[in-house]
Amino acid sequence: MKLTDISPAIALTPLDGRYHNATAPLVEYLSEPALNRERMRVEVEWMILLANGFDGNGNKPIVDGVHPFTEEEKAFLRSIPEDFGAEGIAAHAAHEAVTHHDVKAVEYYIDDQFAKAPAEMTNINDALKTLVHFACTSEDINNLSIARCVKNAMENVWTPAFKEIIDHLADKAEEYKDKALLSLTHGQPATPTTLGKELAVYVYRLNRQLKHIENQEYLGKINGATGTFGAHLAACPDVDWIAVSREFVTNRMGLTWNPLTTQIESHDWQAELYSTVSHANRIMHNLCVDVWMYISRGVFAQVPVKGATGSSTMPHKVNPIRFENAEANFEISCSLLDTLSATLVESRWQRDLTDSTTQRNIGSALGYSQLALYNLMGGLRSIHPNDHVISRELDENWEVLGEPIQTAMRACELRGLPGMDKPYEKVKALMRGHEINKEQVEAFIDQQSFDPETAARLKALTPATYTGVASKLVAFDR
Ligand SMILES: O=C(O)C[C@H](Nc1ncnc2c1ncn2[C@@H]1O[C@H](COP(=O)(O)O)[C@@H](O)[C@H]1O)C(=O)O
Repeated sequence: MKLTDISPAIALTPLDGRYHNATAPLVEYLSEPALNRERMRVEVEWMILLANGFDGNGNKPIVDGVHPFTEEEKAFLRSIPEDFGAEGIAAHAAHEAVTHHDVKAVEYYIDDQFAKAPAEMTNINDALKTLVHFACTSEDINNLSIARCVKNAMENVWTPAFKEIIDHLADKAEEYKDKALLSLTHGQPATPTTLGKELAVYVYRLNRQLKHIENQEYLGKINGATGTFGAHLAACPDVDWIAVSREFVTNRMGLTWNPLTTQIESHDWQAELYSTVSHANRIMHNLCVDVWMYISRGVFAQVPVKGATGSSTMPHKVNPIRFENAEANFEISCSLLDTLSATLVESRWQRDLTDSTTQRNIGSALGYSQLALYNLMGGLRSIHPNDHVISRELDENWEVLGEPIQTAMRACELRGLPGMDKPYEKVKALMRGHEINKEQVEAFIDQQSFDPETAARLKALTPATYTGVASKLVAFDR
């Protein structure tokens, strides 16, 4: 049997196949039918503005000869996109097969729907077809639709999943703020920290990106074939088209009005957004790798999933597969987002169509990130600190106290205490490259001429208590 004969169709890519459950919420906003539905919403709202006007023009028809729509007629027009389903997708595809132009096919699809209007809706008739797509170039419809689709996808799907990760990490940072942890710099034992503070570093970093994302502008334009309102003025010379355009983009579409464009909206907002998401992806990629290594070290233990298999041959194993999956999908997402950011900001003269083709992949770019967020969240929920390993690591590395001892010696020397010269060198001679225990550290302190208070303070230190103000710093993560 040929796989292509199977119905429903077999997906080529994992986003719509194997991983569909995790990415499905984005289908509502970033799939091709979602884009076509949004195009219909934009076309319909444009017609309503042209027929009914707005406060700025006294709510009169903007285009002469068009009658204002009644509330029922507006509702009928607005139902066209809302009723766009499997049948509609096929009908649109049939038009596109003839036109080879996806936006023109949307226009014809809307035209078709007028035949379904009840007889009393006298404004909705064959003559009204002239108002569909009036004075628009396809990009007027496309840029507004894409901006709204991406904005909705970000606000309703991606950002909530991102926030869930941040909130979870913030909760854990608070919970583990006092849990001392051996640091490793260059992979070597170093000044201890706390597990909570290390998670809080990620919370802080991710919150900064969240702020950028929440303040992101989504720009839109509706100004004709080369951004001059040429056709608009030729048809309706007395209309203040700049005001109409601003009203439509700002108040009807909920976007930031871009007054100055070629045929295309310049896509700079998209470059900014995708760069930020890519940056956030990379921070979370770093988190995945760190947590993976903590698991490998035993600092985090994984909760075995009932019925699951770690390795097909080594029965004892629980593998950190969700972090590995997230790591890989963040990488793919970054590569697509980076390509979008880099290429969308260029277009030949007043337009070329490369952006159209490239923007077909926004769903994939955010989809891989969404999938990574899903697996990262699942992975984070399945781990907990392993206190036994954490304590053992600290106990086995008393040499990390070399730093506070030599620094306290410097302070004593500065205060004029005798015998405190060459503190770094003295501590180094005892500790560098050697395994040191508690007794040796105490003996070293006793051999120095510390004042009693300093000696007592240093002797009270252990690797587990030498964490500075790490736990207090967690409060700064928001
Ligand atoms: O309003 C216009 O159409 C003006 C026209 N520019 C165009 N603007 C927007 N879309 C256009 C344009 N040209 C083609 N198409 C249609 O875009 C679709 C591109 O297909 P794909 O590469 O799959 O993204 C595919 O459906 C194309 O037919 C111009 O001549 O300046």
